[in-house]
Amino acid sequence: MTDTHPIPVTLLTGFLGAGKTTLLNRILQEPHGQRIAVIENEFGETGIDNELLFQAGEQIVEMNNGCICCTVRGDLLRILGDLAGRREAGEIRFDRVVIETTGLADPAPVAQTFFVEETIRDDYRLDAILTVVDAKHAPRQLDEHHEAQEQVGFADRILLSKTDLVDAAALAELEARLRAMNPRAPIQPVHFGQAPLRDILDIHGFDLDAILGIEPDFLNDLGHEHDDEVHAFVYRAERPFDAAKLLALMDLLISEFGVDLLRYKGILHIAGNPNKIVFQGVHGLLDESLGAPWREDEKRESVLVFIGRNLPREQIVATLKTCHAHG
Ligand SMILES: Nc1nc2c(ncn2[C@@H]2O[C@H](COP(=O)(O)OP(=O)(O)OP(=O)(O)O)[C@@H](O)[C@H]2O)c(=O)[nH]1
Repeated sequence: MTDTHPIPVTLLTGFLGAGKTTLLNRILQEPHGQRIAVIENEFGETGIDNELLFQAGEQIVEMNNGCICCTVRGDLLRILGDLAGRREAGEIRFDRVVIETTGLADPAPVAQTFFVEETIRDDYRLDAILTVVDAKHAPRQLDEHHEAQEQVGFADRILLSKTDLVDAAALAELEARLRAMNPRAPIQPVHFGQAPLRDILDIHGFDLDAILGIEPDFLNDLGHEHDDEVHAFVYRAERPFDAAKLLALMDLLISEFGVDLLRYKGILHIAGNPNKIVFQGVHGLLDESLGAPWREDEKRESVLVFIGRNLPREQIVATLKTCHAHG
Protein backbone atom coordinates (compact mmCIF):
# COMPACT_ATOMS: atom_id res chain seq x y z
CA MET A 1 0.00 0.00 0.00
CA THR A 2 1.31 3.46 -0.80
CA ASP A 3 1.75 5.86 2.06
CA THR A 4 -1.02 8.40 2.43
CA HIS A 5 -0.03 12.02 2.71
CA PRO A 6 -1.14 13.98 4.61
CA ILE A 7 -2.11 11.30 7.10
CA PRO A 8 -5.88 11.29 7.79
CA VAL A 9 -6.90 11.69 11.41
CA THR A 10 -10.25 10.75 12.89
CA LEU A 11 -11.25 12.26 16.19
CA LEU A 12 -13.54 10.00 18.19
CA THR A 13 -15.51 11.64 20.94
CA GLY A 14 -18.63 10.92 22.96
CA PHE A 15 -19.81 10.96 26.53
CA LEU A 16 -18.62 8.54 29.22
CA GLY A 17 -19.63 5.00 28.39
CA ALA A 18 -21.14 5.94 25.03
CA GLY A 19 -19.37 3.14 23.19
CA LYS A 20 -16.19 4.75 21.85
CA THR A 21 -13.88 1.88 22.79
CA THR A 22 -16.36 -0.65 21.42
CA LEU A 23 -16.37 1.20 18.10
CA LEU A 24 -12.61 1.56 18.04
CA ASN A 25 -12.13 -2.14 18.67
CA ARG A 26 -14.43 -2.87 15.79
CA ILE A 27 -12.49 -0.53 13.50
CA LEU A 28 -9.22 -2.20 14.49
CA GLN A 29 -10.51 -5.72 13.95
CA GLU A 30 -12.08 -5.09 10.57
CA PRO A 31 -10.09 -6.75 7.75
CA HIS A 32 -9.53 -3.46 5.91
CA GLY A 33 -5.80 -3.97 5.53
CA GLN A 34 -5.01 -0.54 6.91
CA ARG A 35 -2.63 0.15 9.74
CA ILE A 36 -4.16 2.46 12.27
CA ALA A 37 -2.25 4.34 14.94
CA VAL A 38 -4.46 4.93 17.93
CA ILE A 39 -3.90 7.76 20.37
CA GLU A 40 -5.79 6.95 23.48
CA ASN A 41 -6.49 9.54 26.07
CA GLU A 42 -7.74 8.74 29.53
CA PHE A 43 -8.04 10.53 32.80
CA GLY A 44 -5.79 9.29 35.56
CA GLU A 45 -2.71 7.20 35.72
CA THR A 46 -3.98 3.86 34.52
CA GLY A 47 -5.33 3.65 31.05
CA ILE A 48 -7.79 0.82 31.45
CA ASP A 49 -9.02 1.24 27.92
CA ASN A 50 -5.61 0.31 26.67
CA GLU A 51 -6.13 -3.16 28.08
CA LEU A 52 -9.53 -3.42 26.50
CA LEU A 53 -8.27 -2.48 23.09
CA PHE A 54 -7.72 -5.29 20.70
CA GLN A 55 -4.20 -4.92 19.38
CA ALA A 56 -3.47 -6.47 16.06
CA GLY A 57 -0.22 -6.89 14.17
CA GLU A 58 1.25 -3.54 13.31
CA GLN A 59 -1.23 -1.33 15.03
CA ILE A 60 0.21 1.03 17.53
CA VAL A 61 -1.36 2.25 20.70
CA GLU A 62 0.09 5.39 22.20
CA MET A 63 -0.86 6.42 25.66
CA ASN A 64 -1.37 9.92 26.79
CA ASN A 65 -1.98 10.66 30.44
CA GLY A 66 -4.11 13.52 31.62
CA CYS A 67 -6.94 15.27 29.92
CA ILE A 68 -6.42 15.87 26.24
CA CYS A 69 -7.87 19.38 26.33
CA CYS A 70 -5.34 20.44 28.96
CA THR A 71 -2.28 18.73 27.56
CA VAL A 72 -3.04 19.08 23.90
CA ARG A 73 -0.32 21.57 23.09
CA GLY A 74 2.23 19.35 24.75
CA ASP A 75 1.49 15.67 24.63
CA LEU A 76 -0.59 15.51 21.50
CA LEU A 77 1.87 17.58 19.49
CA ARG A 78 4.75 15.53 20.75
CA ILE A 79 3.06 12.24 19.98
CA LEU A 80 1.89 13.30 16.51
CA GLY A 81 5.31 14.73 15.71
CA ASP A 82 7.04 11.63 16.95
CA LEU A 83 4.75 9.30 14.99
CA ALA A 84 5.22 11.29 11.77
CA GLY A 85 9.01 11.34 12.29
CA ARG A 86 9.23 7.61 12.84
CA ARG A 87 7.00 6.98 9.87
CA GLU A 88 9.16 9.22 7.69
CA ALA A 89 12.27 7.39 8.86
CA GLY A 90 10.67 4.10 7.90
CA GLU A 91 10.68 2.82 11.48
CA ILE A 92 6.93 2.35 11.63
CA ARG A 93 4.16 2.22 9.09
CA PHE A 94 0.61 3.37 9.49
CA ASP A 95 -2.03 4.71 7.16
CA ARG A 96 -4.18 6.76 9.50
CA VAL A 97 -4.61 7.93 13.05
CA VAL A 98 -7.61 7.66 15.33
CA ILE A 99 -7.64 9.77 18.48
CA GLU A 100 -10.07 8.67 21.18
CA THR A 101 -10.75 11.44 23.64
CA THR A 102 -11.95 10.92 27.17
CA GLY A 103 -15.69 11.08 27.69
CA LEU A 104 -15.45 14.50 29.30
CA ALA A 105 -12.98 16.14 26.95
CA ASP A 106 -13.75 19.13 24.82
CA PRO A 107 -12.72 18.10 21.28
CA ALA A 108 -12.03 21.69 20.20
CA PRO A 109 -8.38 22.02 21.28
CA VAL A 110 -7.61 18.77 19.51
CA ALA A 111 -9.33 19.91 16.30
CA GLN A 112 -7.67 23.31 16.51
CA THR A 113 -4.24 21.74 16.72
CA PHE A 114 -4.70 20.64 13.13
CA PHE A 115 -5.59 24.14 12.01
CA VAL A 116 -2.81 26.07 13.68
CA GLU A 117 0.31 24.02 14.15
CA GLU A 118 2.39 24.30 10.99
CA THR A 119 4.27 21.04 11.42
CA ILE A 120 1.08 19.14 12.14
CA ARG A 121 -0.69 20.73 9.18
CA ASP A 122 2.02 19.49 6.86
CA ASP A 123 1.84 15.89 8.00
CA TYR A 124 -1.77 15.38 8.99
CA ARG A 125 -5.28 16.06 7.71
CA LEU A 126 -8.12 16.14 10.22
CA ASP A 127 -10.76 14.04 8.52
CA ALA A 128 -13.70 14.30 10.87
CA ILE A 129 -15.00 14.49 14.39
CA LEU A 130 -17.15 11.46 15.15
CA THR A 131 -19.40 11.65 18.18
CA VAL A 132 -20.80 8.47 19.68
CA VAL A 133 -24.14 9.12 21.35
CA ASP A 134 -25.66 6.56 23.72
CA ALA A 135 -29.30 6.25 22.64
CA LYS A 136 -30.36 5.03 26.06
CA HIS A 137 -28.61 7.54 28.27
CA ALA A 138 -28.16 10.56 25.99
CA PRO A 139 -31.45 12.32 26.85
CA ARG A 140 -30.38 12.62 30.47
CA GLN A 141 -26.72 13.30 29.68
CA LEU A 142 -27.73 16.10 27.32
CA ASP A 143 -29.97 17.58 30.02
CA GLU A 144 -27.30 17.48 32.67
CA HIS A 145 -23.89 17.85 31.05
CA HIS A 146 -22.91 20.64 28.74
CA GLU A 147 -19.90 18.56 27.60
CA ALA A 148 -22.35 16.06 26.10
CA GLN A 149 -24.11 18.85 24.20
CA GLU A 150 -20.86 20.29 22.92
CA GLN A 151 -19.65 16.95 21.67
CA VAL A 152 -22.83 16.77 19.59
CA GLY A 153 -22.30 20.33 18.36
CA PHE A 154 -18.81 19.58 17.09
CA ALA A 155 -19.69 16.38 15.26
CA ASP A 156 -19.29 15.81 11.56
CA ARG A 157 -21.10 12.52 12.08
CA ILE A 158 -23.17 11.23 14.97
CA LEU A 159 -22.97 7.52 15.69
CA LEU A 160 -25.92 6.29 17.75
CA SER A 161 -25.04 3.37 19.99
CA LYS A 162 -27.36 1.23 22.14
CA THR A 163 -30.37 1.70 19.91
CA ASP A 164 -31.22 -1.87 20.92
CA LEU A 165 -32.08 -0.56 24.39
CA VAL A 166 -34.74 1.98 23.38
CA ASP A 167 -38.05 1.89 21.53
CA ALA A 168 -38.72 3.54 18.19
CA ALA A 169 -40.52 6.55 19.68
CA ALA A 170 -37.68 7.38 22.07
CA LEU A 171 -35.21 6.98 19.24
CA ALA A 172 -37.16 9.29 16.96
CA GLU A 173 -37.37 11.91 19.69
CA LEU A 174 -33.64 11.73 20.35
CA GLU A 175 -32.84 11.96 16.65
CA ALA A 176 -34.99 15.08 16.30
CA ARG A 177 -33.24 16.63 19.27
CA LEU A 178 -29.78 15.83 17.90
CA ARG A 179 -30.73 17.21 14.49
CA ALA A 180 -31.85 20.46 16.06
CA MET A 181 -28.53 20.73 17.86
CA ASN A 182 -26.44 19.82 14.84
CA PRO A 183 -28.14 19.59 11.46
CA ARG A 184 -24.80 19.24 9.68
CA ALA A 185 -24.02 15.80 11.04
CA PRO A 186 -25.74 12.76 9.56
CA ILE A 187 -26.93 10.31 12.23
CA GLN A 188 -25.91 6.70 11.83
CA PRO A 189 -26.82 3.82 14.17
CA VAL A 190 -23.94 1.62 15.36
CA HIS A 191 -24.86 -1.62 17.08
CA PHE A 192 -21.94 -2.59 19.31
CA GLY A 193 -19.64 -0.58 17.10
CA GLN A 194 -20.82 -2.06 13.83
CA ALA A 195 -21.06 0.42 11.01
CA PRO A 196 -19.72 0.39 7.47
CA LEU A 197 -16.19 1.77 7.52
CA ARG A 198 -17.02 4.16 4.70
CA ASP A 199 -19.38 5.86 7.17
CA ILE A 200 -16.59 6.31 9.67
CA LEU A 201 -13.33 6.92 7.85
CA ASP A 202 -12.55 9.42 5.10
CA ILE A 203 -15.64 11.53 5.62
CA HIS A 204 -13.82 14.77 4.76
CA GLY A 205 -15.77 16.67 7.36
CA PHE A 206 -13.21 19.47 7.42
CA ASP A 207 -12.77 19.92 3.70
CA LEU A 208 -13.52 23.49 2.82
CA ASP A 209 -15.21 22.61 -0.41
CA ALA A 210 -17.32 19.84 1.08
CA ILE A 211 -21.01 20.37 0.58
CA LEU A 212 -22.97 21.61 3.53
CA GLY A 213 -24.92 18.57 4.49
CA ILE A 214 -27.99 20.44 5.56
CA GLU A 215 -31.43 19.40 4.53
CA PRO A 216 -33.08 22.47 3.02
CA ASP A 217 -36.13 22.26 5.23
CA PHE A 218 -34.48 21.28 8.48
CA LEU A 219 -35.47 24.57 10.05
CA ASN A 220 -39.10 23.66 9.67
CA ASP A 221 -39.01 20.58 11.82
CA LEU A 222 -36.90 21.69 14.74
CA GLY A 223 -38.33 20.47 18.00
CA HIS A 224 -38.48 23.01 20.79
CA GLU A 225 -39.28 20.78 23.73
CA HIS A 226 -35.71 20.87 24.93
CA ASP A 227 -34.04 23.97 26.08
CA ASP A 228 -30.61 22.86 24.91
CA GLU A 229 -27.79 25.33 25.13
CA VAL A 230 -26.29 24.02 21.95
CA HIS A 231 -28.26 24.61 18.82
CA ALA A 232 -27.80 25.47 15.19
CA PHE A 233 -29.15 27.88 12.68
CA VAL A 234 -28.69 28.45 9.00
CA TYR A 235 -28.59 31.71 7.11
CA ARG A 236 -29.32 31.65 3.40
CA ALA A 237 -29.34 34.54 0.98
CA GLU A 238 -29.24 35.03 -2.75
CA ARG A 239 -28.18 38.67 -2.52
CA PRO A 240 -24.39 38.81 -2.76
CA PHE A 241 -22.35 39.76 0.28
CA ASP A 242 -20.03 42.73 0.48
CA ALA A 243 -16.72 41.02 1.28
CA ALA A 244 -15.33 43.73 3.54
CA LYS A 245 -18.53 44.06 5.58
CA LEU A 246 -18.84 40.33 6.03
CA LEU A 247 -15.22 39.97 7.06
CA ALA A 248 -15.65 42.69 9.66
CA LEU A 249 -18.74 40.95 10.98
CA MET A 250 -17.01 37.59 11.22
CA ASP A 251 -14.15 39.20 13.16
CA LEU A 252 -16.67 40.72 15.52
CA LEU A 253 -18.60 37.48 15.93
CA ILE A 254 -15.44 35.55 16.65
CA SER A 255 -14.16 38.01 19.19
CA GLU A 256 -17.52 38.28 20.92
CA PHE A 257 -18.82 34.70 20.70
CA GLY A 258 -15.70 32.67 19.86
CA VAL A 259 -15.93 30.45 22.92
CA ASP A 260 -19.56 29.69 22.22
CA LEU A 261 -19.20 29.15 18.48
CA LEU A 262 -18.55 25.43 18.26
CA ARG A 263 -18.55 24.91 14.50
CA TYR A 264 -19.47 27.17 11.62
CA LYS A 265 -19.24 26.73 7.95
CA GLY A 266 -20.27 28.70 4.93
CA ILE A 267 -20.33 28.86 1.16
CA LEU A 268 -20.52 32.47 0.15
CA HIS A 269 -21.70 34.39 -2.84
CA ILE A 270 -19.53 37.52 -2.78
CA ALA A 271 -20.29 40.53 -4.99
CA GLY A 272 -17.98 40.70 -8.00
CA ASN A 273 -16.45 37.28 -7.34
CA PRO A 274 -17.15 34.55 -9.91
CA ASN A 275 -16.02 31.89 -7.42
CA LYS A 276 -17.57 30.55 -4.28
CA ILE A 277 -15.79 31.49 -1.12
CA VAL A 278 -15.81 28.75 1.47
CA PHE A 279 -14.98 29.11 5.11
CA GLN A 280 -15.25 27.13 8.28
CA GLY A 281 -14.08 27.33 11.83
CA VAL A 282 -13.89 25.86 15.28
CA HIS A 283 -14.29 28.52 17.97
CA GLY A 284 -12.05 31.47 17.05
CA LEU A 285 -10.06 29.80 14.32
CA LEU A 286 -11.33 30.47 10.85
CA ASP A 287 -10.10 28.90 7.64
CA GLU A 288 -11.19 30.24 4.28
CA SER A 289 -10.41 29.64 0.65
CA LEU A 290 -11.50 30.20 -2.91
CA GLY A 291 -13.94 27.55 -4.03
CA ALA A 292 -15.05 26.47 -7.49
CA PRO A 293 -16.60 29.05 -9.87
CA TRP A 294 -20.39 29.35 -9.75
CA ARG A 295 -21.86 27.45 -12.66
CA GLU A 296 -24.12 29.19 -15.15
CA ASP A 297 -27.11 27.03 -14.23
CA GLU A 298 -26.51 27.21 -10.49
CA LYS A 299 -28.45 29.28 -7.97
CA ARG A 300 -25.94 31.69 -6.45
CA GLU A 301 -26.95 31.36 -2.86
CA SER A 302 -24.83 31.85 0.25
CA VAL A 303 -25.40 29.30 2.98
CA LEU A 304 -23.93 29.78 6.45
CA VAL A 305 -24.36 27.32 9.26
CA PHE A 306 -23.64 28.23 12.86
CA ILE A 307 -23.59 25.69 15.67
CA GLY A 308 -23.00 27.05 19.12
CA ARG A 309 -23.95 27.57 22.71
CA ASN A 310 -26.71 30.09 23.36
CA LEU A 311 -25.91 32.09 20.25
CA PRO A 312 -28.02 35.25 19.81
CA ARG A 313 -29.51 34.09 16.58
CA GLU A 314 -31.76 37.10 15.86
CA GLN A 315 -28.90 39.50 16.46
CA ILE A 316 -26.51 37.59 14.22
CA VAL A 317 -29.07 37.23 11.44
CA ALA A 318 -29.97 40.93 11.64
CA THR A 319 -26.29 41.86 11.34
CA LEU A 320 -25.71 39.45 8.48
CA LYS A 321 -28.53 41.18 6.62
CA THR A 322 -26.59 44.44 6.77
CA CYS A 323 -23.56 42.84 5.11
CA HIS A 324 -25.03 42.45 1.64
CA ALA A 325 -23.76 44.52 -1.26
CA HIS A 326 -26.02 47.32 -2.47
CA GLY A 327 -27.59 47.46 -5.88
N1 LIG B 1 -26.65 -2.63 24.50
C1 LIG B 1 -25.59 -2.07 23.92
N2 LIG B 1 -24.47 -1.86 24.63
C2 LIG B 1 -23.41 -1.28 24.01
C3 LIG B 1 -23.45 -0.88 22.65
N3 LIG B 1 -22.26 -0.32 22.33
C4 LIG B 1 -21.50 -0.37 23.46
N4 LIG B 1 -22.19 -0.97 24.48
C5 LIG B 1 -21.73 -1.24 25.85
O1 LIG B 1 -21.57 -0.01 26.55
C6 LIG B 1 -20.54 -0.11 27.51
C7 LIG B 1 -19.57 1.06 27.36
O2 LIG B 1 -18.92 0.94 26.11
P1 LIG B 1 -17.45 1.51 25.86
O3 LIG B 1 -17.10 1.20 24.45
O4 LIG B 1 -16.51 1.07 26.92
O5 LIG B 1 -17.73 3.06 26.05
P2 LIG B 1 -16.68 4.29 26.04
O6 LIG B 1 -17.36 5.40 25.36
O7 LIG B 1 -15.38 3.84 25.48
O8 LIG B 1 -16.57 4.54 27.59
P3 LIG B 1 -15.53 5.52 28.38
O9 LIG B 1 -14.15 5.20 27.87
O10 LIG B 1 -15.75 5.15 29.81
O11 LIG B 1 -15.95 6.91 28.12
C8 LIG B 1 -19.88 -1.48 27.28
O12 LIG B 1 -20.39 -2.35 28.25
C9 LIG B 1 -20.35 -1.86 25.88
O13 LIG B 1 -20.42 -3.25 25.71
C10 LIG B 1 -24.67 -1.11 21.90
O14 LIG B 1 -24.82 -0.77 20.71
N5 LIG B 1 -25.69 -1.69 22.60
